[in-house]
Formats: sequence, C-alpha cells, structure tokens
Amino acid sequence: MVKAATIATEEVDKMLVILVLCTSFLSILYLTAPSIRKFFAGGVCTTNVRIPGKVVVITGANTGIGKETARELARRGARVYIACRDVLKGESAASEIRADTKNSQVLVRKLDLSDTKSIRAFAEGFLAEEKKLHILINNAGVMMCPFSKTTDGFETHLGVNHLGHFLLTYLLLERLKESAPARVVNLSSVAHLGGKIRFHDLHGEKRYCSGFAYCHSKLANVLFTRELARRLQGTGVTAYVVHPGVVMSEIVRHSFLLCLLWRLFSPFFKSTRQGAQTSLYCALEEGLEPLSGKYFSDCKRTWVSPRARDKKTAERLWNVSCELLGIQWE
Ligand SMILES: NC(=O)C1=CN([C@@H]2O[C@H](COP(=O)(O)OP(=O)(O)OC[C@H]3O[C@@H](n4cnc5c(N)ncnc54)[C@H](OP(=O)(O)O)[C@@H]3O)[C@@H](O)[C@H]2O)C=CC1
Ligand SMILES: CC1=C(/C=C/C(C)=C/C=C/C(C)=C/C=O)C(C)(C)CCC1
Repeated sequence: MVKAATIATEEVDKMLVILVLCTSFLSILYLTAPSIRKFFAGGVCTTNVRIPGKVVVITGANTGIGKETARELARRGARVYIACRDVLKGESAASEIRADTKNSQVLVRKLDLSDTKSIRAFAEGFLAEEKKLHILINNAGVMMCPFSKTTDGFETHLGVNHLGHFLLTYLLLERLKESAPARVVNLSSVAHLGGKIRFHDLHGEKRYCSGFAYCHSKLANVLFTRELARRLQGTGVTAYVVHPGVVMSEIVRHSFLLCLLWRLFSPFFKSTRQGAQTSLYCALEEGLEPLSGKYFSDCKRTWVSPRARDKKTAERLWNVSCELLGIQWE
C-alpha cells in the first residue's frame, strides 16, 4: 500500500518536472521569439536606389507582401499601380501608402486573375494610359483553396497563380520591352519543391489535394520564369522568381488548420515587410541582369528543385499555357 503510494507520488513528481520543463521551454521560446524571428528574417534589400519616373505594376498589392512591396517602391518615388480584384480594398491600401510615403502616384486598377476577360480589360486600360512599364511584380496568389475552377475553367491555383500571370505578362510584354531595362518579378515559394506539372490532369479533375495544387502552381511559377528569361535574352527585359520566406499574411485564409498554426507561431514568422525584401531586391538591385531566370530567397540566389530546372517541362508548360489561353507567344 505504502509502496503504491510512493510510486504514485514519484509519477506525479515526474509529471510536474516535465510540466515545469515544458512551460520553461515554451516561455523561453516565446520570450526569445523576436530574436529568433530576426535570425530567420533573412536578407534585407539594402540598395538605396530611388526610382522616380519609373512605372510599376504589382498584382494583389491590397494586402500582405504585395502591399509592403508597393509601399517601398512608392517611397522610392515610382508610380505604382495596385492591380487587385477588390478595388475598395485596393483604395484603402493606396490611401494608406499615399499618406505614409507622401507619393500621390499610387493608383488602383481592377484585375481579377481568375477571369481572363478581367486580365485583358486591365491590360487594355493600362496600355491606354501608360506609355512605360519598368517593373511588373506578379505577386498575387491563393493557397489551399477547396477544389474550384476559374471563370475560364482552369483549376483555381493553376488559373490564378500561373495562367493569370502568364497572360498578364504576355499582354504587357511589348510595353516592358519598350521601357527596357525592365524587370518581371514572379512570386513563387519553397512549396515548389513539392510540386509536379501533371500534364495529364492539369486541372485536378482526376485527383485533387489543395496543398499539392498550390505546390504545382508554384512550380509553374519557377518554370515560367526560367523559360521567360530564356526567351527574353537580348531584349533588356529580365525575369526573377522569389520565395519570400514564411510570412504572416492572409495567404492561409482557406485552411482553418493553417490559420490556427499561423496564429500560434506568428511570433516566429516574417512580417510582411520582411517578406517583401526579396521581391524588392529583385526589382531594384543593380547588376542583377546576368542572373535573369534565377530563383531568389532572402535576397540571394537559392537552390531550386530538379523539377524546376527541367527545360523540357518548362517548354511544354509554356506551350500548354499558350494553348489554354488561346494565345501565340513565340
Ligand atoms: N505568406 C507566405 O508565407 C508565403 C507567400 N508566398 C507567395 O507570396 C505571394 C503573396 O502572398 P501573401 O502576401 O502572403 O498573401 P495574401 O493572401 O496576404 O495576399 C494575396 C494577394 O493576392 C490577391 N489575389 C488572390 N486571388 C486573386 C485574384 N483572383 N485576382 C487578383 N488578386 C488576387 C489577394 O487579393 P484579396 O485580398 O482580394 O483576396 C491579395 O491581395 C503569393 O504569390 C504567395 O504564394 C510564397 C511563400 C510563402
Ligand atoms: C515551423 C512550423 C510550421 C511551419 C510552417 C511552414 C514552414 C510553412 C510554410 C509555408 C509556405 C512556404 C507557404 C507559402 O508558400 C507550422 C506547420 C505552421 C506549425 C509548426 C511549426
């Protein structure tokens, strides 16, 4: 009896020790979170270059990484077009940026990447009002949406993240060429590592997993950038693809579990300002032209998955994208 009681007390003691250790570990972890975050914050775009007179288009810049990228480019004097699907949200971001940077040249235009008519209307309007385009940042993105299709019948991740930006770049390309030196910056993700271009089931009709659908679309962003850079050699237009880091933004909005995890681990993730640094680096850093087509993270060139280096897949994806969009882009 006494022996059983002693064993029970020892067990309780052990549990208490474990509890105290866990609590101390978590407290230390959260107390040191700012330093951990700083450590993982990665690169900073250090160039002081100012770009008055330059014209920039950023998709999905009403929030998140895009909004902070727009803010910094406006601070540096550019005329910035916030291309977004909700003009009210865009106006709210634009007035905040205008007040913050004292740059009145922050404009909002409607662009819904899930509808090719909207993309064409945006491009038509932009080309009519602007004679120059120096920087195009294909930033907008969706992650882990339940299975759905865009207005044109494309699986949503492929349609918005890849095909929408593919068409937009195609429609704006002449203006970029006329404004050379000019740059295209595409937002991808480390998630491209889990991606595969499933040509036999591009729209996820046979098998669909929201996480993998995101990965496939982010792989498409890397392949598109490489092929674009190859085709643009000698034009003065260069292209770069970016992993911004793991960033506290609204990207997880479609996944309840990720929303919870994001809240819990938010002290350790990059802020949207930190997340904008690599996009800014690729848009602004001088002398980056020889690295056209390459993948960047933390403001430096980074390793990409073997699938993202496959020239044949890049070329095939290019041709299939043209077919799906009904365009001829040689
Ligand atoms: N946050 C992260 O940890 C990471 C992000 N990335 C990439 O960074 C990019 C920016 O994401 P982030 O800022 O984090 O995410 P947010 O969700 O905060 O911002 C995404 C932006 O894309 C816009 N968007 C979504 N669908 C469409 C559409 N159909 N047409 C036009 N705009 C659209 C959103 O508009 P609205 O507000 O109206 O929905 C919003 O402005 C994405 O490409 C993402 O894949 C990559 C790796 C990690
Ligand atoms: C460390 C850690 C996490 C890491 C998440 C990561 C690394 C997410 C990456 C997301 C990307 C790259 C999104 C956009 O492209 C969780 C699961 C939140 C919770 C447990 C601790």
